[in-house]
Amino acid sequence: MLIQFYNVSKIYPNGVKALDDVSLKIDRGEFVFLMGPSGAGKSTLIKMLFREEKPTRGQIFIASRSIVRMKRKEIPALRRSMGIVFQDFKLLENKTVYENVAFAMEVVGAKPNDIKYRVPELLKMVGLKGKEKCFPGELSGGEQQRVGIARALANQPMVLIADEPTGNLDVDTSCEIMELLYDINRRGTTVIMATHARELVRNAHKRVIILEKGKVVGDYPNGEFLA
Ligand SMILES: Nc1ncnc2c1ncn2[C@@H]1O[C@H](COP(=O)(O)OP(=O)(O)OP(=O)(O)O)[C@@H](O)[C@H]1O
Repeated sequence: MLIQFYNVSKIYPNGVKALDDVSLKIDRGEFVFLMGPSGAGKSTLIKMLFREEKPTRGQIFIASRSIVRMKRKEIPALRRSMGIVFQDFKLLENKTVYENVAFAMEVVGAKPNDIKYRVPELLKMVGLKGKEKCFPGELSGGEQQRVGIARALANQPMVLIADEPTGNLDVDTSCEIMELLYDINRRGTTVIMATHARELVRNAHKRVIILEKGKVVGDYPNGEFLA
């Protein structure tokens, strides 16, 4: 089991209970949608995964290691094992496509030769061959998100976490990005994606976990949700 939540609650310092007794398990290789109304706790759950927030109560294990008890100096390694894709891409505007992806490897101390080999391979996989020298401002939204995905995969994470990755994209472009995420999942990476896009989820036939007011109110296996 890759990810295990046991009775996880999160109360923010202002008293808001963002997660309320959440228990769930996600296996290696799964593709999981996280759905629920605004404020349901999706982003909070995601932040727990890479220890940006700590639970108030409960336990979280990732690859059998407690991330609640994890020491501060172990957090960078945890974060390196996860790739994160954002709704607003969060690319470095003054760096080219190539440099954006290479930078993710440089900051974790990858060898120059590994970077030279891996970056073109990643850009090819996400369909950006030929765009290496472009700056983010010269790309469409969909292309920018492809750079974001390539960057997230740069250090070969166990899990790819995507918080509303299609939130800024039109329907056709969203579908293309979904195909890319399915492809990445087929190659073995676990994918967790928070979304409001019911149409995408309906067509996906993947597991769907529904949060409402901080609680898991539904957990549907492949394709059952909205079927
Ligand atoms: N840092 C914080 N401090 C205090 N309250 C917070 C904090 N972050 C989130 N909250 C509150 O916790 C609840 C859950 O928020 P969260 O962002 O996890 O929801 P969400 O499901 O991701 O919503 P959305 O779909 O709008 O992104 C909300 O009531 C929110 O206002």
